[in-house]
Amino acid sequence: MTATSPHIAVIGAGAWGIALACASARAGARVTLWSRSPVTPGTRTLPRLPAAVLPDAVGVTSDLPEHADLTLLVVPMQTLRSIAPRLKGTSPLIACCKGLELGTGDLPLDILRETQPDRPHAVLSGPNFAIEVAMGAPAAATIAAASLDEAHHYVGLLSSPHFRLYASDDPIGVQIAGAAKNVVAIGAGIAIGAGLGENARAALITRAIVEIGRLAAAMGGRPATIAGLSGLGDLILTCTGAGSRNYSLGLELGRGTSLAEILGTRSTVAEGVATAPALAARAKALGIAMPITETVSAFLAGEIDLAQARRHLLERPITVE
Ligand SMILES: NC(=O)C1=CN([C@@H]2O[C@H](COP(=O)(O)OP(=O)(O)OC[C@H]3O[C@@H](n4cnc5c(N)ncnc54)[C@H](O)[C@@H]3O)[C@@H](O)[C@H]2O)C=CC1
Ligand SMILES: O=C(CO)COP(=O)(O)O
Repeated sequence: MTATSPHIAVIGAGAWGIALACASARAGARVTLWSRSPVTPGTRTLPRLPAAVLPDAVGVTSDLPEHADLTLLVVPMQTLRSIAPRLKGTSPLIACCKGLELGTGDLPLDILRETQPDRPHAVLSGPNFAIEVAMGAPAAATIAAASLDEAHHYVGLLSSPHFRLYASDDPIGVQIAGAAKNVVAIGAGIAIGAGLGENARAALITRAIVEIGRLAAAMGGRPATIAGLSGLGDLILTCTGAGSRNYSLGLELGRGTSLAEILGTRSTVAEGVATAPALAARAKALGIAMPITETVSAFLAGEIDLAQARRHLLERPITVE
């Protein structure tokens, strides 16, 4: 880091915000991390990811930073609309949350276009458990913007030998992929928790790619994006990785614990819970069949039990692949 290093603001000090602050510092940036909790006394750590020691280039503040070359928005999806309008300054905004807003069905960039219409917007998404990125373990993700030139510019600011970023000009596909994979991860967890077997999980992941691609296309994105890091990559990670909050929530549901009980014991966000009904509603409004999403959404709402969920998916009319 030097006086001319780019300045990156990270808004939100949950696990992912902390990890992205560490990754940005490793990429050579000066970082200002906006946190509601102070640094733990006597350490350079924050409560949400206590194993991650913040590099010297990361400053923590409780005031929303105004001046930066790039701002990463890393708050939970359902709080994005309350935070985004409070941001001052003109820097490009990169949405790093995954999900759809409950009630509106909006994607992160829909909200940024509404609340910050004069600033450039992009999205960062991929198969990234926060703790691994924070520790500098190898990882890759996609940054999608309106043009490849713009995406390449952000990729250049955030890439390092630890965190490899790819540019995309399909922000809709990347956002849909990142949102939908959390819903599928809950379904995969339910399948494994209920003892339905590994075959069931593999089938869910594969057929999810098809239904997410259908929705992406209907919304103006590209189905091919769903085969990339933000789609297949994140489905593999989140539907199989024990570290996933969405998958582990599904596991507990599949073993018979109620959703209320599970949520009552957690302080971290499992985005798929709110995104499932929002995604199912958006697909329905567009006339797109998303059987896995619809089934997970109905199961979470208590409208169907496991036996009915299984029938929904297995007794649908036979079709071609
Ligand atoms: N944890 C991970 O491995 C990854 C998370 N993400 C995404 O990043 C987003 C944030 O997730 P995490 O950092 O893991 O969350 P987290 O569960 O670790 O923490 C959420 C953070 O948001 C803050 N917060 C909650 N309500 C707020 C509000 N109204 N205003 C401001 N801040 C508020 C909390 O204080 C907390 O710091 C989610 O959309 C998630 O899907 C993406 C990739 C990896
Ligand atoms: O988005 C993630 C990995 O890419 C984190 O997944 P969980 O939110 O399910 O932990």
